[in-house]
Amino acid sequence: MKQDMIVILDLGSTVNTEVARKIREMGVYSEIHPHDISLEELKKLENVRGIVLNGGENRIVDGAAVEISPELYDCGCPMMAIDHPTAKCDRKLDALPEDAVLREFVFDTCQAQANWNMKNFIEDQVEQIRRQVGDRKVLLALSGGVDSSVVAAMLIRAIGKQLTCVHVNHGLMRKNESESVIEVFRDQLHANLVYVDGTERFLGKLEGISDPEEKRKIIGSEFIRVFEEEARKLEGIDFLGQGTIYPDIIESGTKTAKMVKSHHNVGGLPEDLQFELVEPLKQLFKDEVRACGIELGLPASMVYRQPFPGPGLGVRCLGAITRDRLEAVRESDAILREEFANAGLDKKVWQYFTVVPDFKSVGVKNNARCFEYMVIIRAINTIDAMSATIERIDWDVLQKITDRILEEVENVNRVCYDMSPKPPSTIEFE
Ligand SMILES: Nc1ncnc2c1ncn2[C@@H]1O[C@H](COP(=O)(O)OP(=O)(O)OP(=O)(O)O)[C@@H](O)[C@H]1O
Repeated sequence: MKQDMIVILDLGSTVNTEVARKIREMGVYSEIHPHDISLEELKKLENVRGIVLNGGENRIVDGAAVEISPELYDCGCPMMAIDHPTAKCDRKLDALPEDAVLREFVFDTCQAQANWNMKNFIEDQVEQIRRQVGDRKVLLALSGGVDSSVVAAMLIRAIGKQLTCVHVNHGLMRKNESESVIEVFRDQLHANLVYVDGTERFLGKLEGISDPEEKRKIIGSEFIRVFEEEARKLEGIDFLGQGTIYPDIIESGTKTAKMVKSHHNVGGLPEDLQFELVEPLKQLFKDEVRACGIELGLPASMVYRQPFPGPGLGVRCLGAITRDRLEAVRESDAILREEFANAGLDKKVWQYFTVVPDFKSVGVKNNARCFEYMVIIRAINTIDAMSATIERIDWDVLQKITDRILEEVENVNRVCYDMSPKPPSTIEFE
């Protein structure tokens, strides 16, 4: 292990991640652990230079105030308590301190080195992955999204051909998305990549299904089925790589905070396909995952891509999916992304996409009546996806996108801009 570490023990604080981030921003690695960690477990963590006892409003659990195991006070590391009145250490603060105070604790009291950087992190992870996996094999579901792509790049660096990636094209990918997964991972990084074109299979199952929940369920369960079939074809796989990141773990609930959402992954695989997990990003925040991807040599377009729903374009082709409308969603989305990049909006707007509803309207093309679909453009900004505001797009940019969609996308005679914030609307339509 190359990095010094400050351990944050969660004694009911609501700002554990904030403290962890502040310390990491000083160049020192930090991890949040539960308050009831034992001395033995603490000793297993490498290079611990200091401990922050982080108390706060969630300090009462099941009627009792949480406390660390008393033997931890004698572990030999400097300690600082924040908003934890019953702490038995010298350094006790009422609230989250100024950066200067935290800095003094980290560097002067704990004598930690500012040696947390992506290069060292990757070297540490590579070493740990090699130790965990040995000469055995790992399977990874590679969506082309940020998390699974960075895991893939990390595993390729650590174990090369002992990794097999499976990419499933469910027919609902954006334009050129599966192609770029193949190009980056098979052609540039020389990964073992199994590419499954499941377009017919997925679209067949989805035929005539208009209920959004049912569509999502079909796509999710069909994905597990395809992945399972591929896993069974491969021999001697012991591990499953997974793009779990730090917020997934924190959001799944610490011992003092309530669960925000269940930690999502390639769950749902049958019992007999029990793999051990390899999760090399589970200590990283999203922006750190991106930095890690860049350091591993992934293209910026992959690492900085905007969020994309698991069921893909399927939830943007509203109602029962038809191939002509799916094509209209895909082509209009590609035009929107291209023009947003040309206007520099790709770096400014959080999420932008097009939607095609399942009804037609009357129009005129080539001096004749036409009856065709409409494209709705949506562009929103948000911090936490809980609420969102719409982007006020420059009129000329909007005009150019509209002209191109009407000119280039088949079966479309109308373009609208969605003005609705969240709430009352959601970000996606389905
Ligand atoms: N089309 C696909 N092919 C292969 N694996 C997939 C595919 N879609 C999803 N997965 C797997 O399921 C995981 C969870 O998918 P989800 O859509 O929730 O994305 P995510 O958590 O944002 O991760 P990512 O950024 O890797 O897409 C992915 O990390 C990936 O391992």
